[in-house]
Amino acid sequence: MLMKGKKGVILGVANNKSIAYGIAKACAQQGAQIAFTYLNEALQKRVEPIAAEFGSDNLVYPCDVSKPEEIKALKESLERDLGQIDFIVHSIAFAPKEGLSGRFYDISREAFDIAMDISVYSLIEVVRELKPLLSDNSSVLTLTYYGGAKYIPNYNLMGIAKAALEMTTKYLAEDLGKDGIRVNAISAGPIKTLAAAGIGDFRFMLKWNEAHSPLKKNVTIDEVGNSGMYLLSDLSSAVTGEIHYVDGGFNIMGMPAVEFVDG
Ligand SMILES: NC(=O)c1ccc[n+]([C@@H]2O[C@H](COP(=O)([O-])OP(=O)(O)OC[C@H]3O[C@@H](n4cnc5c(N)ncnc54)[C@H](O)[C@@H]3O)[C@@H](O)[C@H]2O)c1
Ligand SMILES: Cc1c(CN(C)C(=O)CCc2cnc3c(c2)CCC(=O)N3)oc2ccccc12
Repeated sequence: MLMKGKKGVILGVANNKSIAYGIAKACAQQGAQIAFTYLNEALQKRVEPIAAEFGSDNLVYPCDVSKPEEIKALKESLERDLGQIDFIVHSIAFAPKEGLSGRFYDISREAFDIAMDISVYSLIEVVRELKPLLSDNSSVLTLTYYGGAKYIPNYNLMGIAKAALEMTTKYLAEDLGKDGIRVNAISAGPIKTLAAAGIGDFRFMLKWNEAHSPLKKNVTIDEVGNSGMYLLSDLSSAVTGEIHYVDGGFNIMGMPAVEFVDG
């Protein structure tokens, strides 16, 4: 039971297809007690039954990270209901639609500010506000994507945000290491979740990743969940500031091996 006696909060469950749901399942299976947050009332109806599935009926809280007062209220609620916590999962991202298609250089200042606020600054603010509750052996995990390291068609503004999120992971790791708080990111391969819905050519993305990854497969939320649980557990006690790829090895590829037909 790698997470026995550990308590934490997971931000970013929308439904049972969410990557955060995969992480919750893996952590609960290893004995963790988990609190959940939801963005709005529409999602509350999806998250409450999921929390109940993990015996966390009374550990469900609203938290729209664009509202500082909701992050402060979350800290108060967690302090009241859990006291100390050992992990935080930040599985949140958003960019206005215009940021995920069309010409990159057409991105507006408004879209840029929203994407950076929700997808990057929210990690800093959540960790800072919840820090008083974090034990001196705790772990923070966020989710990133390869489009933050290399160009991926149409990922555009979210690529800029993920590049910033990955450096934020490292600067937070340095700043919080002295307090016994580890900060890491999982860079997951493409997965068909709500956040992937409405993305043009996503089916093509999945096919391309499956064909050109060493493992010749797409990844699942359970596989990301297992690796996330490792980073939240004591097994990764010397790991911090790390971007851990869970993508079938796609990120190591320069050029796919092709059999040249002679002549
Ligand atoms: N699906 C993929 O292909 C993929 C791959 C790599 C990384 N990721 C990352 O994984 C994380 C989770 O995404 P997902 O794919 O599980 O999709 P998802 O839609 O299930 O999760 C995204 C979550 O972000 C939440 N959110 C958005 N704006 C918010 C706000 N203002 N306040 C609070 N919560 C807010 C949504 O409510 C939702 O729960 C994201 O950071 C995403 O960038 C996704
Ligand atoms: C992979 C992949 C994803 C999934 N992924 C890694 C993501 O990070 C998606 C995050 C996301 C952020 N903001 C929004 C949306 C999704 C869709 C709805 C919306 O209005 N805004 O998105 C892509 C967009 C283009 C190309 C590839 C991808």
